[in-house]
Amino acid sequence: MNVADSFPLGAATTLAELARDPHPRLALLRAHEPVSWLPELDGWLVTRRDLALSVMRDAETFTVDDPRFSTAQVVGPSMLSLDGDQHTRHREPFTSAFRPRTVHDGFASFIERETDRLITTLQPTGAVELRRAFAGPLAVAVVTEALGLVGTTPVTVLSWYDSIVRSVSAITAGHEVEPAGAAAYARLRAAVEATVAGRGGSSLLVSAAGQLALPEVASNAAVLMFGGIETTEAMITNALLHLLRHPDQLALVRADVDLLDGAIEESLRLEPGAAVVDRYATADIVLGPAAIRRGDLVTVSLTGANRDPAVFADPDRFDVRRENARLQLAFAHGPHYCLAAHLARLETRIALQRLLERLPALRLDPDRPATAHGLVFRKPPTLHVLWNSPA
Ligand code: HEM
Repeated sequence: MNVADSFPLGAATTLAELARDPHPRLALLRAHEPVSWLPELDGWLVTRRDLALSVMRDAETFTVDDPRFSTAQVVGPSMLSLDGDQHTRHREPFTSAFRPRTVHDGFASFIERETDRLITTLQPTGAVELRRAFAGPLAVAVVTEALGLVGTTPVTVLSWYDSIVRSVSAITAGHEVEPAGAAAYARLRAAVEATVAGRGGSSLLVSAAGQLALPEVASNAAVLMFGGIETTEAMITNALLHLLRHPDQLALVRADVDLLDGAIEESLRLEPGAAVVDRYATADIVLGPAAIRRGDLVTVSLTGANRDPAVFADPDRFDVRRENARLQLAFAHGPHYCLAAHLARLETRIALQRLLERLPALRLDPDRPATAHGLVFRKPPTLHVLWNSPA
């Protein structure tokens, strides 16, 4: 019997459907085929939270270290594409900079300043598309600050990022590395080398260079850039969309700003900015209903796991007071748990708090509705909002 015959729901699942509105399909899969073979994915999809945890915890059996991994084809091996001792060696030089206290002391005032600067520019207009005018620029500015590359600006970093992303996407679609992607990565590498040679600017990259070879510092710098732009833009945009769509929940947050943290966790739970993580099986193994073969792609649906009713009661509800919302898996789990989760949370918290404080009666533009979209990175393509401007 063909593997697809054993997983009829998986066989009927399309990637277009998962990009558009994945939740009903993921609920079906989780209930009946919690590890399912998706012919369109050419891999397994894991949707139950306990099974998702088993995969992400066991890096020996489910590794990221595989030649098919597209990011590594463009930027070389990094913490994101290695496992075991090599992963530890690449990640360790960066961990202390992203601890909660260090992040708070090092970034809070920068994020506040940058957020205020962006809002001050927007404020008089009374209407804006917030993803491109606010969330994106803030995410780029914070990553640029975190990398501390000498002689670069957020605009330069964004142009490198765009070229590298296009190249990674081309590889995912089966094409070669694009020359523009390779050139952008070469410029990033040169900036890393100049920063390290000058021993100025970034203590992060300079201290990493004490433990890693220069090309390795550059690969990890690229991964920090990758990790920090698209996902954070999604995190801020999705959280705002959730709050503005639920006026009752927004009123709770306005009455008690401490509930903002709950709102952010709930938004991460319902619509994680990175919807899936990929692993490759290193051995034949049985996982739930699936007989996985060595070499198979195993995709963990963080979105599916995050609405598992076994853990989250009434899982589709946005509830800023949900007590266990922090059990969400938007930042993954295990050895590849997001290095900068504290920074992303701090950034989103400051961004939302300031927007709510400074833009009176902030609301969605009823004529331009926003809906999250995307297979891997999920967010609304645009988030048009209105507020009462002073004039
Ligand atoms: C300042 C912002 C951010 C930076 C600099 C950053 C950086 C990173 C880095 C370097 C890794 C690789 C860790 C490793 O492999 O050991 C990582 C992993 C990850 N990050 Fe982040 N990240 C940021 C924000 C976010 C946000 C907002 C999300 C989702 C909402 C996110 C989701 C993830 C996930 C799911 C992984 C795990 C990937 C995997 O297991 O394959 N990150 N991040």
